[in-house]
Amino acid sequence: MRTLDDLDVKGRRVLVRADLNVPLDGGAISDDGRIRASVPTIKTLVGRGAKVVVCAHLGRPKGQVDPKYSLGPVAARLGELLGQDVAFATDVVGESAVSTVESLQDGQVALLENLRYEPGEESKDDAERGAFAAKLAGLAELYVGDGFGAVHRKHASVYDVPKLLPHAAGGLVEAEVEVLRRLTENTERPYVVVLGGAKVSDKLGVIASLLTKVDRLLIGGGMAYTFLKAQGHEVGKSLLQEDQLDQVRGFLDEAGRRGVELVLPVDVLAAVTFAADAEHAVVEATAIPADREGLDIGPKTRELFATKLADARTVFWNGPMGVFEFDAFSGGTRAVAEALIARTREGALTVVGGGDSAAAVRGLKLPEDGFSHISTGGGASLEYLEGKTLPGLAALED
Ligand SMILES: Nc1ncnc2c1ncn2[C@@H]1O[C@H](COP(=O)(O)OP(=O)(O)O)[C@@H](O)[C@H]1O
Ligand SMILES: O=C(OP(=O)(O)O)[C@H](O)COP(=O)(O)O
Repeated sequence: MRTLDDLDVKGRRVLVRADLNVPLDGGAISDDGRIRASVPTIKTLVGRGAKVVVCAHLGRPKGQVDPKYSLGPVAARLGELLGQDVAFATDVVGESAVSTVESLQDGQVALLENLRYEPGEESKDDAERGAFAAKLAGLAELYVGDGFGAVHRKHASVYDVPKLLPHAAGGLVEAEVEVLRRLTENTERPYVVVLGGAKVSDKLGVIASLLTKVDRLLIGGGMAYTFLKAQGHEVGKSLLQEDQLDQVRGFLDEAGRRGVELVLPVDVLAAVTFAADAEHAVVEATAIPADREGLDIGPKTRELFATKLADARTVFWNGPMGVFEFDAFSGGTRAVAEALIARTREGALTVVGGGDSAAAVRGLKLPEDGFSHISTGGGASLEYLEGKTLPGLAALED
């Protein structure tokens, strides 16, 4: 991959695809880790006299303008972190974007509105995506791919624009790929992957391939309930991917055949509703009451997972073990994080990936240097570990 050093950026408009998909709490940014991670590349370009046009997505507004997902607050925070104004375009490729970009002087920075307000960004139709990509590319002369958390998405800003402009990988993408490569080459064993979170349908797909690579797979968070249901247990109102039960039964069989330990929760915190102050109780994972939902792994599971991590030499963790944003349901995530921190101290390679997983580590005030690496990408890291060709990396290599 070409890097920033291969581009002559002085005086030129450079479109930087960043991942600024930060968690919001009532409209306020609750963790700015991804914005911070994007700063070094932008600063480098500013220092070299480029006109920097940053583009990014926030949430999943599905091709519709939805003020809840405006990047406005992110522009303000990016400006604070850069120590300079960030001009904010109130559309993606419309009049505001064009005039904002045209008025940039060398060393100035602009941020475009949420890419996912435009249906072309995520379209499966090559022509529709291509047409949007052409408009986006028209705003700049060069392209830098630095949104590691989105490189697994075949989206216009990630995959199509670099085909239209001279391009390079930014420093964040370079650094992330370097660490993940260490996880795939000469992996020290036992190799344990811990999966949780809420993007269940997205991430179930990686399991088939992980089963060929890992010694143990620990499943918690919202991911666990589809497995428990596939084993025939009642999961009440817990997060469930009904249409993937057969696939999950296949994983359970495959793990057995391969001798991979697939470890599921044995107890959970079952709440009457999805709320910070919800009444809840510890119940066996095989007996979740029909009117309750599992919002965290229980105390016996925390111990079990710690035991299964105790001899690991390589660990990758994506996805919180529970709804860590609510104090009452953050204990499982804390326990797994602490088990990884203990392994790091013993010299194991420990990587945490994902916007929310990284935010959880910081939000729970756990030491960031307790892990070998905290990646900005969850789904992206997992697909990299699968050995898949990631669209956003392939496009940068071409
Ligand atoms: N049991 C659960 N039920 C509902 N949501 C959950 C559960 N466990 C974890 N979550 C949610 O998962 C979200 C993070 O999932 P995900 O986006 O897949 O992780 P990451 O961003 O780290 O890749 C968090 O907002 C958390 O509240
Ligand atoms: O948050 C992200 O991924 P992650 O939750 O897997 O870390 C990225 O910004 C990608 O977002 P998407 O999963 O809506 O495409």
